Amino acid sequence: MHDLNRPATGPAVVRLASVRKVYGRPSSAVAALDDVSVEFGRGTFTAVMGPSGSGKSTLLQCAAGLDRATSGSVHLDGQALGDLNERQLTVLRRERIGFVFQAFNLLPALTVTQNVLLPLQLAGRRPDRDRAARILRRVGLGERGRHRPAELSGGQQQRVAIARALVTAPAVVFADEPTGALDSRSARDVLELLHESVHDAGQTIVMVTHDPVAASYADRVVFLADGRLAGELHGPTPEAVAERMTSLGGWADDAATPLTPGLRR
Ligand SMILES: Nc1ncnc2c1ncn2[C@@H]1O[C@H](COP(=O)(O)OP(=O)(O)OP(=O)(O)O)[C@@H](O)[C@H]1O
Repeated sequence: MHDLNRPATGPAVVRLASVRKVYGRPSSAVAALDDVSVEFGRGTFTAVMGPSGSGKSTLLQCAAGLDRATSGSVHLDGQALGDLNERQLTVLRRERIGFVFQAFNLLPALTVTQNVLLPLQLAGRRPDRDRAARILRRVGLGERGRHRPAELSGGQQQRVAIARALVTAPAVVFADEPTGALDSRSARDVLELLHESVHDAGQTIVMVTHDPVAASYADRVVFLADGRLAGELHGPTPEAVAERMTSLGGWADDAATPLTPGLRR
């Protein structure tokens, strides 16, 4: 599955330098991220893993401009996020970032096509129905454009969410546990789709996951522990990822099963 001739890092699309994120008052401060420096290269697929509470979501939030780093810098597609006000950050998120969430977050009253077109409309761009149809074909849902999300399976809804994330041709897609709510078969379809969008279409993807099998679809896995970087793996196998997570104490207080039964590469 992995093309070993491909470099695992292209020029950086997202760059965090010495990022620290502290929550709470000084008396009860928690450093969710502590001096994290990491880059995500163009056209690469990176998984972010770590024990519960290690800072994965915080990393994603800071990288996507949903939250501000306490110190350090974040660059996305050449733009320093610290230089932007809230309105400018909103525009950057709409135009340069795609999001995929565990719970799909589709609008139930809209058709599949309308959901996919929504980011273009929010960005004030022409709702290009041909483009939506092309992307829906790419995710294997060319015949479902007129359906409502509730008429689709979970895996199909997540593929609509991926089509919606890709429609603006964003610089990067951030995916937070995109297979967390799916059965193993649907999870595999979604992971193959994410992998294809990187390796066939040059998309950049950063995905938080608890699942070593899901992480093994990425080119590279970045590990966090206690808000700090705790190493990385290139060309990861599920076994190597699971072993690294075990050494980080990753399963100690975690309800997630180390290897999703039935989800195999
Ligand atoms: N809004 C917040 N206010 C206070 N503390 C927070 C906030 N968000 C996160 N934290 C704390 O920061 C640390 C990192 O949290 P984060 O959600 O980033 O971890 P995570 O690795 O994504 O965890 P999980 O795998 O359980 O989702 C935790 O100690 C958490 O309690």
